[in-house]
Amino acid sequence: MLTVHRESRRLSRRLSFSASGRELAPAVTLRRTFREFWPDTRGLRPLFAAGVVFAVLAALCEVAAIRLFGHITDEVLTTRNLEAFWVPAFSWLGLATVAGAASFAGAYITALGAERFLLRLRDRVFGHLQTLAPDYAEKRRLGDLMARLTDDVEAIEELVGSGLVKAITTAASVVFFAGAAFLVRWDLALVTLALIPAFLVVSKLFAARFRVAAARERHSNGAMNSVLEEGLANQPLVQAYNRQRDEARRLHREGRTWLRANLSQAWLSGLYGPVVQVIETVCLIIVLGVGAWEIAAGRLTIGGLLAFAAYLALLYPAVQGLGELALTVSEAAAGSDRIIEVLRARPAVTDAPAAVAAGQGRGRVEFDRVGFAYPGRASRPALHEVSFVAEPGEVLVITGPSGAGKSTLAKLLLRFYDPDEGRVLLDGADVRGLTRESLRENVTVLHQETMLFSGSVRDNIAYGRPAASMEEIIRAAETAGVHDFVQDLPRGYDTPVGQRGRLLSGGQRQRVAIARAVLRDAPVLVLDEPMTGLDEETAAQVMAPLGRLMTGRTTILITHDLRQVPSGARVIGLRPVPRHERIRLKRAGVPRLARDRTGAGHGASRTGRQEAAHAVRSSGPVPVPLPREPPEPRGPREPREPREPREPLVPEPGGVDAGP
Ligand SMILES: Nc1ncnc2c1ncn2[C@@H]1O[C@H](COP(=O)(O)OP(=O)(O)OP(=O)(O)O)[C@@H](O)[C@H]1O
Repeated sequence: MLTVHRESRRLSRRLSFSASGRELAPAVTLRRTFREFWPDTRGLRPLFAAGVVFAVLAALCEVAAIRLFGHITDEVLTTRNLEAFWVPAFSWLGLATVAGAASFAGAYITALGAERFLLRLRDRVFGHLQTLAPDYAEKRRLGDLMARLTDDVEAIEELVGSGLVKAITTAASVVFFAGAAFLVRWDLALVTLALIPAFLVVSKLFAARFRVAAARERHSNGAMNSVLEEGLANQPLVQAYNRQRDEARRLHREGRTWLRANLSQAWLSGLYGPVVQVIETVCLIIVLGVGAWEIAAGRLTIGGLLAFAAYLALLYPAVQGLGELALTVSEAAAGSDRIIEVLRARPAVTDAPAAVAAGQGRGRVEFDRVGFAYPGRASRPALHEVSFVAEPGEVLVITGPSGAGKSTLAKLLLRFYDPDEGRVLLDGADVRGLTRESLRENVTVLHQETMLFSGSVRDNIAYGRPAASMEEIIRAAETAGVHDFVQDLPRGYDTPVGQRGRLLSGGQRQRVAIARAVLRDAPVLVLDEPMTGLDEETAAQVMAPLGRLMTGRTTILITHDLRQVPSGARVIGLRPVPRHERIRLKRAGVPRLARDRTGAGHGASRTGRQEAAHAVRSSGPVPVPLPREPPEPRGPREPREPREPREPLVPEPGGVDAGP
């Protein structure tokens, strides 16, 4: 036994840490599973208790019915006395009716509690996932996360909800049927019950192996879902690159792993039945042999023997049911490992206990000597000593090469993460002192990749303000240039946009996102590469609505492309810290800088000591000239001549290189 357990633990560990099984969580005990999920049954426990009561009532009725059967055998069949038949016969019928009704009520009420528990559990896990920084889901395979939210959550329900009801009622049935058998002949019952431990030993042996097989099945199910999800979501890419066969092969590979895991489960559960049946048959043969002996000796009636055998016939499946429950528990525990792993993940940031609501701000954004490294990447900070100010209504352009940390600025402003050094301020208040909800009410981000849901155009525009009226939605759509093309859609604003808005063109998707931002009406706007993936002509169509959106808002425009810089905007450059420079600055004890670059302009970029000295001078809040007027909306642009490829972050004359 001990060896089996050790082996099972070893295998689980191996699965947990194998390269391909990264998402497989370490095993947790049953107790831990209950400690984690039992509180979620609050309010549903009366339903589970009622389920137990009805199931127990049904079992008691069966015990009584068998007793009547023995009575009929001895008093009616053996004595051929028909008079004595009717009363026990009708009583039997009455008992069968009550047992049927109780069994139905028990099953339905248990299902009622179980389904509600499932709903609650899924809501809890999904709700928790929503509190984690978006990177948590991005780093994982979506299909695997979805498998956790469906199959694994169901497995937990089968353990903590309906599984518990089943365990209690099966245990009660074992007690009743064994008790009734004892009442008929305690000595005979003792002989047969002595074989019950054999059932338990067999199920324990099987459960240990079943648990490993179940963990493997859970994991491969997640991997298979991931391939399906990725293959379907990226179908245009798959077909355009002629990778259909490769994707099918990938699915087949994962499917084969899943098949092997399922087959080993089927092998175990298929073998379990016959092994138990052999033990059961041994018991029955012993009972019949001893019973025949006792009848011949006149110490037992035929009715007594038949009733005894009938109790055993019900007792063994109940004992077997307990054993099977151990298999279900093993499977459920594998699922609960994976859910607990999700629930254990802590959000990168939470609201401070004394956090206050931000209110509708003016939109002054300040980064004050901000330093930040992503979790687990302390040696490669994404930002270091970055300082700049965006005044209310100003358009601040942040440019720089890929990987310089531009998008990271938006994540810090939204408080997906907190900086390791320095502060991010909104209207003078450190964002760590504001509630995240109120902070995010003040900031609208237009992401690099336009994010739409599969609802209608109207649903997508109103996403940030679900209570908005149709007039407000249309006004926002007009500002964003959506209204014109919506007229041509088959169902106007009610036209479904398809999965992730795929039924719209790239430019249309971007304009719907702009309308959503207009309707939200936040004082701070972050545009993260808003023209990515749009051709020159489409970009020009989006430019005018974007200009209208920016009007009167503090706008932080993140872009590689300085052609997109609106007139009157201030530009700062950001570049990643080269390794040698990081070491040099560290040795010199000189803080890394984000240098501000205004239209009034400094010269070209500096190097060496000059730059370090400048870094010291420019750390802290940077004086920024305020534009008197909000930036002019930009209309469609003239097509330009193709440009020479730019060096990353070449300072424009009169601009400022805000480098590390
Ligand atoms: N979730 C993450 N976990 C770990 N590192 C990350 C994460 N997101 C970004 N990084 C790293 O942080 C650095 C800055 O990334 P960021 O996305 O901010 O750059 P960027 O300037 O916006 O680049 P691009 O212009 O290509 O979008 C990069 O080195 C990147 O690899």
